[in-house]
Amino acid sequence: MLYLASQSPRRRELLGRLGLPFGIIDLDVPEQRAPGEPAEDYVRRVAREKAGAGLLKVMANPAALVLGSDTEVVLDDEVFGKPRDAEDAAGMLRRLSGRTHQVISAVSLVSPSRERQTVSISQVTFAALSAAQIDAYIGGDQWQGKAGAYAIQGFAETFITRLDGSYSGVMGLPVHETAQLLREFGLEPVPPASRTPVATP
Ligand SMILES: Cc1cn([C@H]2C[C@H](O)[C@@H](COP(=O)(O)OP(=O)(O)OP(=O)(O)O)O2)c(=O)[nH]c1=O
Repeated sequence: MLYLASQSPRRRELLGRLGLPFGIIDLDVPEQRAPGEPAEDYVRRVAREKAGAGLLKVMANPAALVLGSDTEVVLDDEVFGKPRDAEDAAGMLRRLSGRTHQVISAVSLVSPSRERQTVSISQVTFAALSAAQIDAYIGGDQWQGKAGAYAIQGFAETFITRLDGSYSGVMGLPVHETAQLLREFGLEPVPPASRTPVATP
């Protein structure tokens, strides 16, 4: 049985695209970068910790397979997680304006006997943003709960001049890499035509 250890509705939607049934485990793993910890190591560690914490909750099932993931925005080796408030968010967007940053998404899959991980690193270039554009974006709510204070899947796509990498990875779960990881555990994604239709009353 596959479980997604995540509160993120984006991850739920992205994993759903693979056509495999899965359960949800709610958890809250602290995200704190250790001093001097390289950005990629940090993202990998948090993804592993989320999957591991999830597995602890469903350990009673020996067939449990738990997926945990973490996404961070990285600019000049600084990690931009989810903004604390609107001011923090505006500061992040000012820093990202006119520059290319990385979005690192790590995915961990753990069973009681195995653990594997994959990582997707995308390069995202932002156009120069005016103060008015930043203010207007922060006036809405699409930045909330998003690493780097933007969501590519919303209005912020208008800020992006170039993406080199995985769109779904930027959104929180790299779908291609996740499919490959699941195959390593014997789970084959199900194409739409082969899915069992859900009975409607
Ligand atoms: C950059 C970017 C991030 N995000 C989101 C993906 C992640 O949900 C979030 C980064 O925070 P995460 O800590 O990776 O995830 P989360 O706290 O939302 O969910 P959980 O730990 O329970 O799995 O930012 C977007 O939705 N769009 C984007 O363009």
